Amino acid sequence: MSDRYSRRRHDSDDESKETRFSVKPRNLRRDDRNCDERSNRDVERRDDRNRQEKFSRGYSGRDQRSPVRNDRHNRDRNDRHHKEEVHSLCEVYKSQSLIFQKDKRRDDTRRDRDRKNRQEIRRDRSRSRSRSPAKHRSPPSHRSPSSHRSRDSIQGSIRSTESTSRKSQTPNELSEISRFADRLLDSNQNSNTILEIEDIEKSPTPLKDEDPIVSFTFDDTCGPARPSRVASEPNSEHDNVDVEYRPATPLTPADLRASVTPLGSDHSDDEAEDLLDRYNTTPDSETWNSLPEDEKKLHQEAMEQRKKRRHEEAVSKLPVYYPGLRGCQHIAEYSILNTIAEGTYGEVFRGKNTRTDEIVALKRFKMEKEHEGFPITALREINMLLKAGSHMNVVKVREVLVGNTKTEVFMAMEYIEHDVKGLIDTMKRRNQRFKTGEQKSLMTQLLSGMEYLHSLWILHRDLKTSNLLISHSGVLKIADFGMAREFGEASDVENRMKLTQVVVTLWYRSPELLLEPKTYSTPLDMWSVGCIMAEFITMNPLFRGEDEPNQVELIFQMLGTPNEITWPDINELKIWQKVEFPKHKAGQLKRIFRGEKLLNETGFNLLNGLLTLDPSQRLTASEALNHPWFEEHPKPVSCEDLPTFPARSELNAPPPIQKRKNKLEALLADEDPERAALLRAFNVKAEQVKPSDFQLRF
Ligand SMILES: Nc1ncnc2c1ncn2[C@@H]1O[C@H](COP(=O)(O)OP(=O)(O)OP(=O)(O)O)[C@@H](O)[C@H]1O
Repeated sequence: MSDRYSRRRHDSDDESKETRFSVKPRNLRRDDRNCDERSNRDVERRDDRNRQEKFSRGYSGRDQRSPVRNDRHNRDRNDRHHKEEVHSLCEVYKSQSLIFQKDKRRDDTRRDRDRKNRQEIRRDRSRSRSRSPAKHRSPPSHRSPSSHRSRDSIQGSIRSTESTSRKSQTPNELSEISRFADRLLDSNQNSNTILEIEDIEKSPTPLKDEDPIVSFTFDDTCGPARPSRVASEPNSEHDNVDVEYRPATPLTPADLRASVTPLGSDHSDDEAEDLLDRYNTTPDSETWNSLPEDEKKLHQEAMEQRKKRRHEEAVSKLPVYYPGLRGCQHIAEYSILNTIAEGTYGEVFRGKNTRTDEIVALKRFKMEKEHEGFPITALREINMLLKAGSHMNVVKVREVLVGNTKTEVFMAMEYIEHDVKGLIDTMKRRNQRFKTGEQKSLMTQLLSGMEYLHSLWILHRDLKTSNLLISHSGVLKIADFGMAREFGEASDVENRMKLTQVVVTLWYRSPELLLEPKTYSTPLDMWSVGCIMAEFITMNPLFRGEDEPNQVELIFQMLGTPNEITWPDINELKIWQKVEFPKHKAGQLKRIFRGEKLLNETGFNLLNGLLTLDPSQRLTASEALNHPWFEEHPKPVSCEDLPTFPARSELNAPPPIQKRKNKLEALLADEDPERAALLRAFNVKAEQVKPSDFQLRF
């Protein structure tokens, strides 16, 4: 991707250089200049004359005009200016066209066009021999307003000038002129293109070169931003951004007012229009020298603004940048500080970015058993986190890293000091519990993360306290998206049926999942949220089943065995059809939470709503988030007021990779050197060495 991108930039730069520099005398070699000098002189004189005329008309004409503005007059005048600019630029361009002889990049299309142009020019030449050149170049003021977009008239004008003053030119040069005219007359181009060239060509003061945009980092402002204009006009011509299309951006009256105001004057709309006319054109050096300092300053500001806007526009047209496509860095960019945990799908380490010193969590995906390429769980996890990581309550992924072998793939995430399970364990050891305000704070954070995920059509499918992280500053983050999946529309039954049944850690698994449904959706996550809420309150998991039947049994004991009245769709569940479950009465949950005064009535109502057996009646994340319990006293505490403890994950031992490597040496350090050498020679593993003595296990 980066290669392709840089290649595109390169091409684009070349093109823009061609457009910009093709009119620059300094780009010509000395020889070229000498040979071209004489033939250019006439054209330059004419060009100067044109410019002088243009500027004197621009200023004196405006002064004499009636203060009542006439729109048509303005339009005509703008058209005339535009035509004059096109005309004068064509002439300047023509005088310098030899530069294109050096251009070696001629593709087939260009060659074709050249051939056609040559034929056309030959025809024109034969026609023009019988005519006077002056007749062909009618004064700009005599042309109709629409003619400035007429390819024929301008090409004709170029060709006729060509035929008289540049008889020695080759067909190649002429075709370049035609091409330039094409470019000027391109529907994507407008008079602003000329302004752009003028800014660069004629600027009497040096304008700083624009930095070429070659690459981006994750945090670049120009990175992910897609231009709002493009977003709002999906079918606009800007969707297919042409590398040659780099329009200059004209200033608006508002811009000009903004640029003028610092000099201490307020301007009406009309005055701003006048200023717009005046400052949208860069004066030539003669006019420049005669300008007062204030005027010069305004011109410079106007030029800078045009340049800035062109740059912004060019940047905004760049493709959207996704860091995941940039290519992965090597894990050596991070030093591994210690192990945090080892889970089902990978080990998690605490690491430090060696360049930025940022502390991150590095999850190493387990790949050993993968014979079919990169594990789908890892792909899903990266994908989901890239999608949802912008929410405050979802862990952010930083980047994906590779190690030395194909099986070493890491994901760098923001490092969060605790997981909720660890925090609960620590509090239990200290005989502490979450206060009601703290429970509410944790629940609001969990629910707003879940509401966000479900709004993105993401099912987490493995919510549990060890997958909820909590920072020192009390921000809860949902982590471990290894089981997460996007789900389709409710009507997309076909797709929903493909969802795997064995998801969610047993203790947090919903009754519909345990009874093998045909389809499932967001309520399965909300059941887990209910289990987690109960755990925040009791500091213990609610249903600790040993296996699936036992888990179902525990749930029914607590909430009562469902029937067709309490759960109308229950007959559709495979296990329910096959198994006759013992009938338990509902009420156990209430007895525990209300009887022991762990929750008030409103709080219990929320818990009961989340732990509803029938998934279709279970509370959604949004409904739970709007539950009155959160409005009651005590209100949820702020994140900073949640309890903090030293992070266990920072105190752990060094990572097993380093430990394993040094373990043998540590054991051999106390050994007789001869024996140690023998053990090393046999390449024994640390586990095979007995500390006091040693023996090889065969
Ligand atoms: N961003 C992080 N910052 C700090 N610790 C983290 C981070 N991500 C994960 N951990 C720790 O690593 C543990 C395991 O991570 P994770 O759950 O992502 O791995 P897993 O292999 O999918 O585990 P599981 O067996 O729970 O599914 C978490 O319980 C948590 O303690």
